Amino acid sequence: MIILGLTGGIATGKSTVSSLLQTQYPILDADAIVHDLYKPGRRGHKAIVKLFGTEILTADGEIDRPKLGELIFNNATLRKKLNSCIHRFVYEDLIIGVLKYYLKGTRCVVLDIPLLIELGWVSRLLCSKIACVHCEDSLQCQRLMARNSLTEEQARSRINSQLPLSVKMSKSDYLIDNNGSLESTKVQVAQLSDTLNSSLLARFRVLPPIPIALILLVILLLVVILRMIF
Ligand SMILES: CC(C)(COP(=O)(O)OP(=O)(O)OC[C@H]1O[C@@H](n2cnc3c(N)ncnc32)[C@H](O)[C@@H]1O)[C@@H](O)C(=O)NCCC(=O)NCCS
Ligand SMILES: Nc1ncnc2c1ncn2[C@@H]1O[C@H](COP(=O)(O)OP(=O)(O)OP(=O)(O)O)[C@@H](O)[C@H]1O
Repeated sequence: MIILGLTGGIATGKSTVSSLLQTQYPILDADAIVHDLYKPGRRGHKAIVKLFGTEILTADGEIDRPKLGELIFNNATLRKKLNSCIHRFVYEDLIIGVLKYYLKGTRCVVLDIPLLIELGWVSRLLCSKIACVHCEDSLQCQRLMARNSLTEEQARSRINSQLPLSVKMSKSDYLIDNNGSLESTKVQVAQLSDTLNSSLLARFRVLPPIPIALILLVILLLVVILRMIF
């Protein structure tokens, strides 16, 4: 099974690319997992209320994500606290998701994880290949401001809360340039799919059951290691 990690900077176009890849491969989206964990009654919701108090809830009892965003993107200490309590849930759900697809016989799955490179060497344990979606800094800022109705200052503090995009790009196997039109991004995504599909064909020819058993063992070890880290 190929596990493609899809990453990039905030608002560089990961969701745009994952919606194109979705026609061919299942996607596990870390942001969607977080939103799901924040539903009332779920462990993410409980953890956030414990950390930030009931003031972080809307009148309906939902986590107020814009309010939480304002807090954590402007305060590195709070962000660290939030990350250390939510990320382990996210990675547990991601690993369970991958295992489910593996057992179903899926041959390639995409993990859309904004903070993948921030995981350091763990990113290489989790993913066979990493693709980074990038665009120019000024375009990233403009797109973020437009999409989230933010001022330039607010957008900048969100961009600066992540590793520099140049670092994410240098640690990735494939780069998707999203500076141009959607059409030009589509062409690059199609090329990436071709590369993945031919690599899948090659693997299928050489992957007898023993390596498959070894891969399962590595995934199990990964779960244990992640539990020890987070
Ligand atoms: C801050 C929150 C409330 C903002 O929610 P909102 O719905 O407005 O945005 P969304 O969840 O879609 O995230 C948008 C983007 O913000 C960036 N981002 C989110 N959390 C973080 C973080 N802790 N550090 C740096 N960047 C982040 C990512 O690029 C992400 O794609 C939410 O993202 C959150 O709870 N984040 C903490 C968990 C986390 O790290 N998620 C990232 C995936 S693991
Ligand atoms: N090639 C493009 N041309 C014009 N606009 C684009 C292009 N790609 C993405 N956008 C727009 O830029 C914004 C950010 O894109 P997208 O939501 O895909 O980024 P993201 O990396 O998934 O963001 P986040 O990190 O917040 O999850 C969106 O409003 C999207 O419509």
